[in-house]
Amino acid sequence: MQGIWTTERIREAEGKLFAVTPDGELMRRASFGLATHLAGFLAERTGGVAGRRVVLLVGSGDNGGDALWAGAFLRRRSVAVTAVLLKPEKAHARGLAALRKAGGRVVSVEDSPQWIDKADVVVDGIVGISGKGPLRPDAAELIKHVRAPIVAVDLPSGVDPDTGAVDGPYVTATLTVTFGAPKPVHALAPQQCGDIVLVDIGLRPELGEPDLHRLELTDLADLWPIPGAGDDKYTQGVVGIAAGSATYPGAAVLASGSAVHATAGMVRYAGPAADVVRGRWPEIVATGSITDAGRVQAWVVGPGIGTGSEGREVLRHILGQGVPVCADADATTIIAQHPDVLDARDPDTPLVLTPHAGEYERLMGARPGADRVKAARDAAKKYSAVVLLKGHCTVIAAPDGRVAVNTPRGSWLATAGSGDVLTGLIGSLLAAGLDPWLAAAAGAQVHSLAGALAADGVPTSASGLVDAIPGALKLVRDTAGDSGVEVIELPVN
Ligand SMILES: NC(=O)C1=CN([C@@H]2O[C@H](COP(=O)(O)OP(=O)(O)OC[C@H]3O[C@@H](n4cnc5c(N)ncnc54)[C@H](O)[C@@H]3O)[C@@H](O)[C@H]2O)[C@@H](O)CC1
Ligand SMILES: [K+]
Repeated sequence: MQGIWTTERIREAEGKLFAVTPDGELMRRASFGLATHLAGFLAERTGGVAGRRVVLLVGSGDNGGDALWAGAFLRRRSVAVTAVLLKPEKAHARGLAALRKAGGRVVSVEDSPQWIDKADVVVDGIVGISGKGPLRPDAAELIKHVRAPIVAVDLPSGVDPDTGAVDGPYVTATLTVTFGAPKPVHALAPQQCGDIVLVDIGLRPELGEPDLHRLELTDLADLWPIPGAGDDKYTQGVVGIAAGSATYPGAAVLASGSAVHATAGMVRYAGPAADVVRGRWPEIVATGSITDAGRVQAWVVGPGIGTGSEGREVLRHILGQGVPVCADADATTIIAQHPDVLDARDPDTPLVLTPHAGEYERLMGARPGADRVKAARDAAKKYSAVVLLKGHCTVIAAPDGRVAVNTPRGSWLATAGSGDVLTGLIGSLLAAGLDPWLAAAAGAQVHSLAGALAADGVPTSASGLVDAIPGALKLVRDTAGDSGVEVIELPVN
């Protein structure tokens, strides 16, 4: 798992490291790494380094200092470096002196357009982890006219370092070079960060436990249930699906199909779409009524069941079964409108809620707001449930405070029925006995992998997502190196 640390924790760790490192050493490490990546970026983009033109946008803090020092390093490779000082009186003094000594040019904001126009790369050293709020008007005006690709120092300025939220003008980078450890912005604002590289400045030993997590493909490979020699269809976990209606059987077909593809365990369906589900997925044991569904190890409930009294009774029945439940869509709305349905639940039995922003508002009485991590944590606490807050980046919080972030590859999952597929994946993992937080995080990640595979650069549908699940799982297992199949390149956009 990849760890992510808030800026407060980064600062604490930097403080400890400062105390035992020679003055200026951390910035030297950071800026040397930055210069190395800038040279690589120039070479990749323009076919060379010497003679290329780099413009540094320099703010008032150490982020600007990193940019100035990197500029001085690039001068050694004969790059033409021009620094634009947004606050000349506050620019990092030693970095500025180093750049001047190395032959860098320093210009005012007024004189900068002619240099910015001719730049091969623009470096955003406006603000780093102390940044608050959007770009100020002077910086916003400059950024508006940049045509060259932007490399952000530590993070794209104007984007909140801890929430990834934007509230006004911001930088959209092609590459972000960050230092020491990933920060929340890198997981939560992928569109503004572009590609991300991490420069090691020796911070990791001082950091302690991460605040947020991101599952890597190797984690998925480790935790995804794969049948062993002693397994049969029951021991791998039977998942029950209560979804869809006679008039709208789509949700039932999608959630059930997703569960069929997710693990080799058995899938049961209970509800008014039994005939349609059986017709589409003959391997599913389908029945019309929840009361004769048979034994399952976990339930998926909600998509398309309606929010009336019938749906309510189905949800109440399922919550009372003493097995893990993934409650989605209409089930979320029912819980929000009739919280008493939760009385049927043994609080120790895992529950996963998967709201989008509108459902979240129903559950919590307010929109998630800019701090989506906090929003998910608050809901997880209130409902003693794992809460998977949908959005471009999905945030998964457990009641004990653990949070995972799933950073998507493109926006392909914004398609009708996509949520039904996700809930089927999570339900199967719950039935296999996974920790509910891991089940939700792993489900979300395979869901987005399937989205990228299914889309392959063009729009996809929820049915396409279901069909892509085996390919996504194959990719995951190939990463662990145990299936002997060549790893394929994943399309990003
Ligand atoms: N502390 C360390 O050990 C290291 C810090 N490094 C760099 O230092 C950065 C942090 O530097 P600082 O804490 O000096 O602060 P920043 O450079 O992030 O910000 C400087 C100042 O800008 C002002 N500001 C805040 N929001 C603004 C906005 N939207 N527009 C304009 N000005 C704004 C604030 O007064 C803030 O203190 C990191 O992001 C990283 O780039 C690296 O050199 C690695 C080592
Ligand atoms: K920056």
